Order: sequence, then structure tokens, then C-alpha cells
Amino acid sequence: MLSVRVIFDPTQISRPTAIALGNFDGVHVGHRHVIAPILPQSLGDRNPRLTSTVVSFSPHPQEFFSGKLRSLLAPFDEKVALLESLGVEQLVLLPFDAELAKLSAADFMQKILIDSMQVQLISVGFDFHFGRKRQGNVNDLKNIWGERLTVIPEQKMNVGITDQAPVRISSSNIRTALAQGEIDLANALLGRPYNLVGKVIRGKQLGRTIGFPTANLELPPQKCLPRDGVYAVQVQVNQGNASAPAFGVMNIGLRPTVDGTQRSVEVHLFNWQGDLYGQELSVNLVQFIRPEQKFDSLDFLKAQIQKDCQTALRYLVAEPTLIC
Ligand SMILES: Cc1cc2nc3c(=O)[nH]c(=O)nc-3n(C[C@H](O)[C@H](O)[C@H](O)COP(=O)(O)O)c2cc1C
Ligand SMILES: Nc1ncnc2c1ncn2[C@@H]1O[C@H](COP(=O)(O)OP(=O)(O)OP(=O)(O)O)[C@@H](O)[C@H]1O
Repeated sequence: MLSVRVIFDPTQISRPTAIALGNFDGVHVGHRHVIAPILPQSLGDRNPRLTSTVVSFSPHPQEFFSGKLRSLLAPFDEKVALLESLGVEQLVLLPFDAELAKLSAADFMQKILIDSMQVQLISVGFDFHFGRKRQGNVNDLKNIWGERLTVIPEQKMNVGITDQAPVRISSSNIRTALAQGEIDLANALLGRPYNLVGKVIRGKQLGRTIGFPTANLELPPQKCLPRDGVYAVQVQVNQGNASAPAFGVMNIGLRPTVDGTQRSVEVHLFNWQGDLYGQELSVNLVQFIRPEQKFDSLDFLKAQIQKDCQTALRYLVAEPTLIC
């Protein structure tokens, strides 16, 4: 597979281009509909010269205006890997600054899309807006690109078994589902299990004293964490070029029983022996089991973790495959 080129400097853009425009945090099911028309396999023989390109802003406009970092479903490395797995050839990160924020919709189309990127084909979602104060919309793009513009209608999903209204597939709805521990919903909207990838770092090493050693994960600072509590998880232990699958339980939280003050993300792997320090774990969330609690003693905590492991195992064996 070709690796995706990441471009921060607009003079380096490989052009002419076929582009999908947007932020694409998490590269969820809706995003994949928007990206599909500009992938090399869709361009085919009709447009062999166009570079398949995703265009986002960096920093995200909300970060620029608020001065605050957003929490992300897929921080930079993860986003690049996800786009690469789809077959995207180029990710252009337009530097969002005061000057770009001031560009009118007409100037954005002329200076950025036409002059700088030589855009031949465009795909966007129905509600895409651009230019100063978000004044530009799909009609403005249509006036220039005509039939060469694809507008993807709103993608929704039926979830649950009752007569609930379909849910919009959006990064915001996935973040909300994670914050509420609704892992089934988050995973359905993403089209894959929500995943935490991090290096194993040293904890207080108390876990082994209660019979449940845990691998403490170091995650990218902007990674969106789900609700604090205990989860059933599928894990890949990445050791150099090899990787080994495992089941386990994960706790996210402050660990009030041992007077923890910093939020930690720790995983206990079933039937695992050996040191994991420095190795990378890729953890798929399968099911939220319970909120974190303060126990009166380590013995009570230990008894509860034993029950958590049994509960997790029931969910995990019911999962058809181990997808990482
Ligand atoms: C499945 C599981 C559930 C846990 N639940 C709680 C909990 O409800 N309350 C709590 O204070 N700590 C909880 N913990 C965290 C333990 O306190 C922690 O693993 C232990 O203190 C070891 O920490 P260490 O890895 O820093 O040594 C849980 C850990 C695991 C693996
Ligand atoms: N459910 C959807 N249906 C159709 N198009 C979508 C959908 N979600 C996103 N898009 C489109 O995908 C592109 C990237 O959008 P963006 O990343 O802002 O999406 P989002 O998931 O709605 O994010 P957020 O929830 O943070 O607003 C845009 O062109 C947007 O219009």
C-alpha cells in the first residue's frame, strides 16, 4: 500500500487533485461516504492523473477561535493511518490563521481550491460550509464544479431495537456516546470498535499485589477518553513486527480506592504472563461494565475485579471476531 503524503506547506501539494473537504475526526461511516468518490479506485481510468486528497484545517477552526485544544477521536497519527487504509494518497492540512479565517467563500474557492490545489473533483457532505463566517455552501461549489461536485446526503443510522429515530452519524455524536459509556452506539457510528493505542508505562505497581497486574497506557494528550469506569476489551499486544491478541478488562479513572489523583487508563490481560513495559497495546472497546467506585478496602476491590473479569469474558466470547 502507498503511504499517504501529509502536506503542511501548500506549495508542496501534488496536483491536480480530487478532494474531500472536512475535518474527518474519527473517519466514521459518514466520513467514509464522503471520501469514497475521490479514492483512486473510484476515479479509475477516467481521471488517472488526479491525486486523491483529503483537505482539512490545522488547527481546527474551533481551536483557532477558542484557543483551546479539542479532544479527538483520532489524533494525528491515527487519522493518517485511517486515511491511508482507505487508499487516500494525500492529506493537505491548510494552516488556519487570521488570514485564512478572513477569506470570503469566493476567495477560498479561487485562491485555495483552484489556484493552489487545481481541484478537478470535489466531494463534501450536504451541510459543508466554508469561507468567512461559514458563508459558502454546496451551492457555491456547484456553481463552479457542476457535475464534478458530489454532495453526500445526510447519513443516519438506525440503532437499538425500538422505534427510536435514526441517529446522525457525526463525530460529536460519537464523542457523546463515549462520554456516556454507550460503546455499542459509538462503535456502530464509527463502523469499527473505538480503539485506544498507547505505550505501556509504569504505574504504582499495586495491581500485582492484589492479583491483577495492569498495563498502564500512555495515550496522545488529545485522545478522547470514554466515560470513567470498567470495560470489556479486545487487545493486540504489538511486539516489534509481531502482534498477539488477548482479552481483558480496562479501568479508566482516578482510582479513588487508592487515593489516586491522576486519571489512568489500565488494562488487565487474561492469561498473560510477562513484562509489557515499553510495548504498544491496541485496545478495542467492546462493552462498558460499570462506573468506577471507591471501595473500603483492597479486598473489596479485588472481589469486584474478579466479578468484572467474569462479566467481561461473557461479553468477549459473544463477540464473533477479534478485530484490531
Ligand atoms: C478491572 C478493574 C477495575 C477497577 N476498578 C476500580 C474501582 O472501581 N475503583 C478504584 O479505585 N480502582 C479500580 N481499579 C484500579 C485499581 O485501583 C488499580 O488497578 C490498582 O490500584 C493498581 O494500580 P497500579 O497499576 O497503579 O499499581 C480497577 C482496576 C481494574 C483492572
Ligand atoms: N452523517 C453525515 N452525512 C453526510 N455527510 C457528512 C456526515 N458527517 C459528516 N459529513 C461530511 O463530512 C465532511 C467532514 O465533516 P466533519 O468532520 O465536520 O463531520 P462531523 O462528523 O459532522 O463533525 P462534527 O460532529 O464535529 O460536526 C463534511 O463535508 C461533512 O459535511
